[in-house]
Amino acid sequence: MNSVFNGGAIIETDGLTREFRIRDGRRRRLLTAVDGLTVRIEPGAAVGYIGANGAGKSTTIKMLTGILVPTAGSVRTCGLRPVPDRRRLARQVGVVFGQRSQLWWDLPVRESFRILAAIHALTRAEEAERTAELVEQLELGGFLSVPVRQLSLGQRMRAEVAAALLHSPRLVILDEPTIGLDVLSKQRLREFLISERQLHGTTLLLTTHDMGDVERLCDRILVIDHGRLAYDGDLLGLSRTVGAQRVLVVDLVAPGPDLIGLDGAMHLSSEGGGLRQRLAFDAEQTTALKVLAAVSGKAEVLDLTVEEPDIEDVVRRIYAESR
Ligand SMILES: Nc1ncnc2c1ncn2[C@@H]1O[C@H](COP(=O)(O)OP(=O)(O)OP(=O)(O)O)[C@@H](O)[C@H]1O
Repeated sequence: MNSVFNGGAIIETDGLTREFRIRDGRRRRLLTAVDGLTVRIEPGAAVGYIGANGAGKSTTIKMLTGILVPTAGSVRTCGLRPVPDRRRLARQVGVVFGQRSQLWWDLPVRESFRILAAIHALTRAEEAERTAELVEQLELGGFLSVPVRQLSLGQRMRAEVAAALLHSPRLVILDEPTIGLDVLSKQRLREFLISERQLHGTTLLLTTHDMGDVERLCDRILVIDHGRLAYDGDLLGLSRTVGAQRVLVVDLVAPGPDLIGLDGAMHLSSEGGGLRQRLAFDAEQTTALKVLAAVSGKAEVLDLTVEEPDIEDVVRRIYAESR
């Protein structure tokens, strides 16, 4: 089903830049949304593209998919030039926007799939085989004949993903795919993406604010800050680079005073009159076990969990360091 793609990088950009002319009060000025981005992504990779609001993620995706023309630099997606080769590129790329639907609102899900199969010129056999595979893996069977507007968010997102992947694209770009989903729907979607990658060698590029998406799906992370690449590496390296804080949450046997002044930990908050307390610590400087030992010296601990660094926190720290 895939069109032949002759090796090489799936995404390759060199000094990719996009400026916008914007109005700043009465004056007009140039805003550089993406600033000299140079990256190479190999087939089969799973890459998280993260950054604060307005960092330049959507603008990059638009240039990768041929929706926006770069103002400088070069870009190749699946070996093609996104703008002039946009139609050929559409056969190789699937895009999922968490906030926007690509399905026909009033039509049953099955009909949307039929239209998309026709657009991508799948044969009857290809269409039937791929639809069956996606229906099974994404558990769509229960609502194939339901109009899209009647679906729950979790059902709709699964249908969106199936629609974007119906033509077995080599590259799937997902923009906030799990936003607003409940835990179970998130898990199902992630499991599907993992298996799709394993089975078909699909390359994934996703933007997300959800640390769980990054942890479970991505083996490489690109951080963009004010249009510039601020980090390129794995999650462990990212946490190390920024020395992100982790949080130990302790449930005490009895309510108690705030646990302040502990070695290597900072009291963040208390609930239930001090029954549950949250303590931040720097994983570079100490360990959860040491913090726990310090807590045990002051109060009896019933239960505990360690919260991983919040992705926003990680990104904020990167920004602080890059200034
Ligand atoms: N068409 C446009 N005209 C003018 N400025 C734009 C345009 N599109 C984007 N921008 C600006 O470019 C910058 C980058 O925006 P972009 O949407 O790429 O960020 P983002 O990282 O995707 O943010 P978010 O997470 O909020 O979607 C922002 O300052 C934005 O206001």
